[in-house]
Amino acid sequence: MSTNAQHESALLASVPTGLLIGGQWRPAASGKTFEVEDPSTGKVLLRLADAGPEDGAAALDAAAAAQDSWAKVPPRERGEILRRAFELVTERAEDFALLMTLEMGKPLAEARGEVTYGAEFLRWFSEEAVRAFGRYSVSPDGKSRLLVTKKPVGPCLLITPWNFPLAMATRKVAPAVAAGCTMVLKSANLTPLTSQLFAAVMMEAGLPAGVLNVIPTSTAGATTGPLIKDPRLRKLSFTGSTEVGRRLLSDAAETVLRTSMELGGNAPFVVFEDADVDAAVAGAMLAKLRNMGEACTAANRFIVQESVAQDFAKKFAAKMAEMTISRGTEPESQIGPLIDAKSRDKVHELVTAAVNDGAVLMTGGAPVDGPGYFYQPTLLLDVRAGDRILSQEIFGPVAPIITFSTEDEAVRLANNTEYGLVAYIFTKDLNRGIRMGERLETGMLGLNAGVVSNAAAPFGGVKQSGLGREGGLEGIEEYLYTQYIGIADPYAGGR
Ligand SMILES: NC(=O)c1ccc[n+]([C@@H]2O[C@H](COP(=O)([O-])OP(=O)(O)OC[C@H]3O[C@@H](n4cnc5c(N)ncnc54)[C@H](O)[C@@H]3O)[C@@H](O)[C@H]2O)c1
Ligand SMILES: O=CCCC(=O)O
Repeated sequence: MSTNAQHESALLASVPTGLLIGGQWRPAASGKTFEVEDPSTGKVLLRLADAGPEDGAAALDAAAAAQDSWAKVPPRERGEILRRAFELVTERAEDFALLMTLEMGKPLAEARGEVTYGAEFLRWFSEEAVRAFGRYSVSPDGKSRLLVTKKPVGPCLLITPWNFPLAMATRKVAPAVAAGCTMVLKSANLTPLTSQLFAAVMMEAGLPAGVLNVIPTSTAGATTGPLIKDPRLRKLSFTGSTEVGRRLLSDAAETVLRTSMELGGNAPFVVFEDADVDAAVAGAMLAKLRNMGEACTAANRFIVQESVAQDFAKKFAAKMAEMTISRGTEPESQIGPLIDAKSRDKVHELVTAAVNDGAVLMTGGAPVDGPGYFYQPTLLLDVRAGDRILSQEIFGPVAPIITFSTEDEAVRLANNTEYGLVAYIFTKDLNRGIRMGERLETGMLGLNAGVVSNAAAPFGGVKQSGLGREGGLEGIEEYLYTQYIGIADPYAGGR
């Protein structure tokens, strides 16, 4: 067996396969398990306990039971647990990276980048734990005092997607821990292994039993539906598709449950004729091909000024064609597989429909033969306005280009979507960049930058891309509520 194969099997053997409930790893009440596949080979990596409604209820019982004592733990202690977790994840960076590559497919180099990014939420919120400040003031009429404090919202249900298995979990768990909330984490059934290892690390870092409960499941709706209706649950934080988010928001309305929603995107990437075209191509490679295009932030529509469209497209296509496609564990890999056959087939269908409608295929355009769900990096020029590929998340390494002539037209095209997560603008004119920021309906904007994600920044969208923010100073607020105490005039008896 090669060293790599030995590392893979030792790592998989170290991943807890049970549900984490009340500090104990245990099998599902039904005894059922489900398979986790390697998308590069289609082979089964591990079988995990498959939580059902009974396990969901037990996880919420444990979270509710731990809430009061956890909220009393001093903020500094909560911060120190997060800091230890940051150090443990960093020490085990290679394990986390390999595990993500195995279960999700991304190249190891990218998985290492995700470990750094994901761990940073632990460090950032270890520092924020001690800064949940309130305020004290004199009322305008001078007759009372206003004491405003921040309190943990209480037990939270955290639901994460498959595409960033570590960062999407740490971006929720870390602020919840910092704020003093207990949690039930439902990881994505396609990539639950990283959350299992992360939960083990959180326990090793000293998180008390019951604070974090983890319930991987193949039956998401049936297992978490009853929790959303349970009055003991005080918060739902969801990252995933707009379609599922909408459904969960409607379920949450029943108990007026507080929600954070990090949903889908349809990011415009706008290149003006005054941009440095080489820098725009480098930005486009990041914005499009990071995570094989399987990112909510992925540039989904390239909106390029007519005079530079040919130059941009040729250079972009040449860079795409140079990408090495292979299993993410291979050192040279730059493009791994898509998550499953259904996703790959959807991507190919969108490409085929655009080409049939007259788009020019500059490079790629087909799945890769052999095992796994690989798809070639693909560039489409002259895509027709109104084409389906421009209105839905592609979630694959495919870049459609449309052109514009004026700034007003670029704004109109960029805003022509129900989504509003992020936009990318390439221009050398700073005033134009600022104007575009003011005119675009997105929660985030990359100005001459192909990636905006940063633990210290508020991540989130507007329109149907979601509600709330993760990371930054705002992230912890999602797990706190404001309480105001009105205090009678302390001089009522006379000064
Ligand atoms: N805005 C962001 O920060 C962000 C980040 C990552 C991914 N995403 C979005 O996530 C999507 C890709 O992820 P996905 O395919 O895992 O999304 P998804 O909506 O299919 O699933 C997300 C999570 O919800 C669970 N789920 C599905 N149906 C459910 C139900 N009825 N009740 C409870 N849970 C349910 C899934 O098991 C998974 O854990 C894309 O749309 C992407 O843009 C958004
Ligand atoms: O998929 C969306 C999340 C990507 C990120 O946080 O950078």
